[in-house]
Amino acid sequence: MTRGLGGLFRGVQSLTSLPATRAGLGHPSACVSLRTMVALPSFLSFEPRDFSLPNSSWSSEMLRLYEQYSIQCEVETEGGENRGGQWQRLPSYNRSLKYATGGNYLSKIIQSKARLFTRNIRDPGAGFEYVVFANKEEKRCVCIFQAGHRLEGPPGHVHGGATATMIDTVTGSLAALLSGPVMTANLNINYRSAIPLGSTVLIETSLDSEEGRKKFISCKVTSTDGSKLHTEATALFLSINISHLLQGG
Ligand SMILES: CCCCCCCC/C=C\CCCCCCCC(=O)SCCNC(=O)CCNC(=O)[C@H](O)C(C)(C)COP(=O)(O)OP(=O)(O)OC[C@H]1O[C@@H](n2cnc3c(N)ncnc32)[C@H](O)[C@@H]1OP(=O)(O)O
Repeated sequence: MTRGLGGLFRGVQSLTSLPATRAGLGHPSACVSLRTMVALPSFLSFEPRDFSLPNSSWSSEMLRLYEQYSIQCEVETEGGENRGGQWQRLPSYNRSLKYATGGNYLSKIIQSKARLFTRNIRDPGAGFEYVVFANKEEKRCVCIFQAGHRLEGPPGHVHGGATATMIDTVTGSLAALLSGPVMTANLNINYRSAIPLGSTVLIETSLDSEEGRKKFISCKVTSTDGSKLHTEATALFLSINISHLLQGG
């Protein structure tokens, strides 16, 4: 069992720390071909869909920012080494554990119908469109988020729970990237100005401090030019042994 859980842990970690590959980051022409690729029906594709890659629903602002961070990303060379910038794009799948390797416990999870909450709306652009870039050295992440029409709360604006979900996701991704499996223990949110539905915003998050198993992380949601503050948050994550989850949390 220990070996199985160890394999699962490594698999989960590899998902959170995959480097940006030579999938053409930083090359507009490659973005176009990727868009074509993700439009293929899933039964024709043997590759898991990486939801963090551009699709036809992305606004020009979303694509511009994606490009801006992509060119600062490390790339994998022919020899398999990572070279280049300090940033990495975090790939994102709708089943967190499906593509990890592991033992019996993992296969039970694979057989379930579980899907990652933020990636279970198939219609491009309808729900959570986002990509997270991480800077491990500076212990921070930036997420470019475009909120779709199925996330409405107040008329024409994003539901506060959807914003909380994204804050949890981005702060949680940073915590997991820095220390492996984590659970949110506390999330404290101040909503300052409503986010218009369909708009693109930046979710910036950074590590404030750490104490043993605890990671204190702060987060800010702003307009893409930084002039409007939409939301501020702080979060506490606790490192867990993955068996914590398998035993029912
Ligand atoms: C899991 C793997 C993830 C890896 C990444 C996968 C692939 C990535 C793919 C996609 C990325 C998307 C990322 C999404 C992220 C989403 C995350 C969530 O939404 S998680 C769901 C909501 N959270 C819960 O349901 C927690 C429920 N609570 C618990 O399970 C426990 O309470 C837990 C684990 C948080 C703590 O339990 P204890 O037994 O391990 O630890 P104790 O002894 O209670 O506390 C340890 C210390 O922490 C303090 N502490 C605990 N809770 C606190 C709190 N709420 N506020 C302040 N301090 C707290 C305590 O006072 C104690 O401090 P002293 O050591 O004495 O100094």
